Amino acid sequence: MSLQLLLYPLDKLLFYAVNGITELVYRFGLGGMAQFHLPLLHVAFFAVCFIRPELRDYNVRREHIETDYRHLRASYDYVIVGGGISGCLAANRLSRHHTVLLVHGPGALPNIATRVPLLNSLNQGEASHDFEYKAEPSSIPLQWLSGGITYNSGKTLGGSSILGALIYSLGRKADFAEWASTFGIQGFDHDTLTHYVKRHTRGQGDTRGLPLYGDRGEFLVDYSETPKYYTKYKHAFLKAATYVTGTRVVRDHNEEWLGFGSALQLVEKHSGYLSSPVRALIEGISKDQERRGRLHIILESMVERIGIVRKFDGGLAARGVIVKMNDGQRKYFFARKKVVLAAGAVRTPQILMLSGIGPMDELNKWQIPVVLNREGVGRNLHDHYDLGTSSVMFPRGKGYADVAPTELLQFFLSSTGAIRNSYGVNSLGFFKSRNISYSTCLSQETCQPDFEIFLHTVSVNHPIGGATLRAAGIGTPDLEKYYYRQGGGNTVVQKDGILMTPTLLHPVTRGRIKLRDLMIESNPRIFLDVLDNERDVQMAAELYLTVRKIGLTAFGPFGGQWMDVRQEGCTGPDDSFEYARCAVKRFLKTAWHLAGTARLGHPSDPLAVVDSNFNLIGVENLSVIDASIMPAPVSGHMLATIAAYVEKFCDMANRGII
Ligand SMILES: Cc1cc2nc3c(=O)[nH]c(=O)nc-3n(C[C@H](O)[C@H](O)[C@H](O)COP(=O)(O)OP(=O)(O)OC[C@H]3O[C@@H](n4cnc5c(N)ncnc54)[C@H](O)[C@@H]3O)c2cc1C
Repeated sequence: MSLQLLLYPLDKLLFYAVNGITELVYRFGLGGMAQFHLPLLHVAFFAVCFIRPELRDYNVRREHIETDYRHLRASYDYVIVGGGISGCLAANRLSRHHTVLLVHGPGALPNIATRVPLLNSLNQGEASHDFEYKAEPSSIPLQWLSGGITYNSGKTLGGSSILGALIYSLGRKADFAEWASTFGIQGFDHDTLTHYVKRHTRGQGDTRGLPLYGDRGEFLVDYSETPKYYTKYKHAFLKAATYVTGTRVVRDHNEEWLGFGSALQLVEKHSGYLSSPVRALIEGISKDQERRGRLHIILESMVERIGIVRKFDGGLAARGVIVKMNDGQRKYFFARKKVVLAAGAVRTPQILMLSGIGPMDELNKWQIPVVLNREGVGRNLHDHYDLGTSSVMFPRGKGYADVAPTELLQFFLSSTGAIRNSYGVNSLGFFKSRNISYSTCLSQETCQPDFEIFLHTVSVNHPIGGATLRAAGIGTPDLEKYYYRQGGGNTVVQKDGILMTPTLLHPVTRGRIKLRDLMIESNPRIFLDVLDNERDVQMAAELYLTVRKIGLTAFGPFGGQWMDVRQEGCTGPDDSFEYARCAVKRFLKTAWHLAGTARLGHPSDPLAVVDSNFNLIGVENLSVIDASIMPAPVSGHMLATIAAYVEKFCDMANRGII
């Protein structure tokens, strides 16, 4: 009998206890998830380090990161605004040859949960780590989400990468071909970006030698782990998914444009810790005194405005930034070469507009003196969408598909097991729509995958799965209504489940960021009317029916049942297109991939904001390098594409080309 089975009763007991406490925390508002669990984690890690010294630096130390204010200078070669993946990577690369100031926003430092893959989702919904943007009401009633969509977005150093699953997947050839042909962008082709991904990545174990990754970069890439008890489910999923979608099993979802296989994440093999931008790029150089002399970092402070001057020849140039320091003082820092905006897709347009660069209607509304009319600022907001939680549930105790507390013990002892998978993501795959009118080409040079599906090793009935959904705006009453208490009042903890996340990769809806007021601290307003067009609704319905079919084909033989309750007001049989078209509007949620609000484009394009050399069109010495420059969604995740083009930007800057 395996140890796992012997520990099963203990596991279940602990599972009920953890879940019960989590419920209490939420129901009675006893504080956020992370505040509650973090002290316990600290004690546990402190103890474990005696036997596993490689886990020792489980905490980010402020003194290793922040520059003593007395050493700050008045001017730097580059001033970087925002320390998400784009800002951290640029700070690391540019400080090799230049003096750099990284001004990082309001969030606290990353905490211990951001080290341990499965636990980093605990920071979602924490005010110290998450901006928690609330979308403006949609014209489509998304009834699943009690208060509209919540766009979780990282506030702390590391930005959204600190909240994210760190799945590393570059956009496809056809995505970048579209950027070139539709938007007139030069030098962002797949081969160029692959070349740059190799610079900052390193394969480990089985991922060594995969074509996308390098062998000396700071980001460590690894396959997600499949716990022993989960192997049968993974195999069943891969078999059913490839059968239903007409694809095949692949070894790397970056290498093949269609197909299903193990997920690739940024995680260190030896420690099991996430290889996050802060750890890999900032802490990685924190002990290098020479580098720290060139790279200065200010934490918990916000850039309020960019200082822009009119030159003698009439042109505009950025000269520096005004920073609201965390002690309330305002300081001006000069940038000798460039101000580099990396504040993310929501805040970068906010800073631009507050600095007088943006669409006339918005600047006039707030009586902001117009420095430059750029209509594209804040427009073209795009995202990927998940269809809520598509799950298969097993009768009580049968599947044992949840992560049990003894997994934490396994992680402590060997850094293996289900805890090593961020968001519990185990496998994933990309495939095309079968709807011929939406998807007519078959060559990867010219067409993109339409859909993605993940298989997770945690389900919604797990404290972590449930916490993620709550943070995304799905309230406890909704969870209870749709999942926890269906099937004769069974509560959540009485069933095991498997969660799949189906994602719509190319919704055509575009939204807009607008100012809420003139305060930099205020969350801007997000207008994104999801599913406001027939094409997206049809695609979402097809995706819903496909994931349902995959779930039942894969897990039906184990006794699994599709768990979504029938949506009120929808007609037609559960597996019909008629029903799916109606049901998808109830449980659509963000995949947290907001982008596009200061998009790349040809300077002659009135809605372009940034040119192919990352320069803000019409203002010298000002560049934008974060998610906001992506002109259209990619058929993959965000980090790899963002990091690839930031690497390109820094390469050009370090070689003096821009
Ligand atoms: C829950 C979640 C899961 C995700 N999972 C994945 C995944 O698995 N794989 C993947 O590839 N992508 C994932 N993403 C998306 C990805 O994390 C983001 O697209 C990416 O991190 C964006 O990086 P960025 O540098 O553009 O901006 P951000 O990460 O938004 O960073 C911007 C930073 O700038 C700071 N800032 C803002 N305003 C100011 C100011 N005025 N002054 C100074 N600083 C400021 C902010 O505090 C923030 O830290 C996920 C995102 C979320 C939220």
